[in-house]
Amino acid sequence: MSVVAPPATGLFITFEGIDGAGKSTHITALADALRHQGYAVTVTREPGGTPLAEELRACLLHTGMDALTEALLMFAARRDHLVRVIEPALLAGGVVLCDRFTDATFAYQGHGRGFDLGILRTLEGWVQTTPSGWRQPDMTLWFDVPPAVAAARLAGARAPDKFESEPQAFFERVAAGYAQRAQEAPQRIVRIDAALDVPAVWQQVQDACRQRGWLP
Ligand SMILES: Nc1ncnc2c1ncn2[C@@H]1O[C@H](COP(=O)(O)OP(=O)(O)OP(=O)(O)O)[C@@H](O)[C@H]1O
Ligand SMILES: Cc1cn([C@H]2C[C@H](O)[C@@H](COP(=O)(O)O)O2)c(=O)[nH]c1=O
Repeated sequence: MSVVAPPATGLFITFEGIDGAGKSTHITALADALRHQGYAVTVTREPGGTPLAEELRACLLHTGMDALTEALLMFAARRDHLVRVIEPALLAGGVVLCDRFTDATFAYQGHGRGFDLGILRTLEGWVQTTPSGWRQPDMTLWFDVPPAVAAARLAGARAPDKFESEPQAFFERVAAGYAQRAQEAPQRIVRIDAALDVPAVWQQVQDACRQRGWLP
């Protein structure tokens, strides 16, 4: 299949899944493959991606706080990231690969913490409205993996942060939250069977891009 140029408004691809699902591994691989095709690729992450959002990330990952505070800080970091990094890159016609976005807030704060989904929807509407309109990812790759498998991958790899220290039941709820988001947006969210080995997962990532004409 021939490769189509990204739309003039760029291409926004997000990576989602519980901690240890394999997102970072495949963002790097996809960035390399897309650059090889001549795309201008920005790789970024949430929470984070700007100096302010990285400061908020440090608080979010290491300081205890109530669920509303956590949700507001996630969206504050996202707004700064969206207007300073994501929108400019997309408006310049580039590809943005982002490790997590708003689906993570629904999964972690909404389903993991049990925070009000209606309030999250309101915040999503505010934060993702920019001068050029409503911004949503063009495609979201959801790395679906059983929490026990993800935990085994992360075991001993690094000191766990606040979220990674949560019990398996928390990640079961987060995983169910991702499944619900995928059901609500089947055109946008592509399920990747992330329990398979790295080559098999990479194959699924490439297939999703090929089906959209973004990779040959
Ligand atoms: N399909 C896979 N099979 C086995 N191990 C994997 C697979 N994908 C990634 N890993 C390994 O699992 C660990 C976690 O992977 P990675 O950092 O890509 O996950 P992540 O989803 O980005 O995690 P986090 O959200 O916690 O940053 C790494 O050691 C990585 O090498
Ligand atoms: C965007 C976002 C993230 N989180 C959580 C999920 C992860 O545990 C950490 C980020 O760490 P990573 O190693 O970069 O994956 O933050 C969240 O709870 N809500 C969010 O919106």
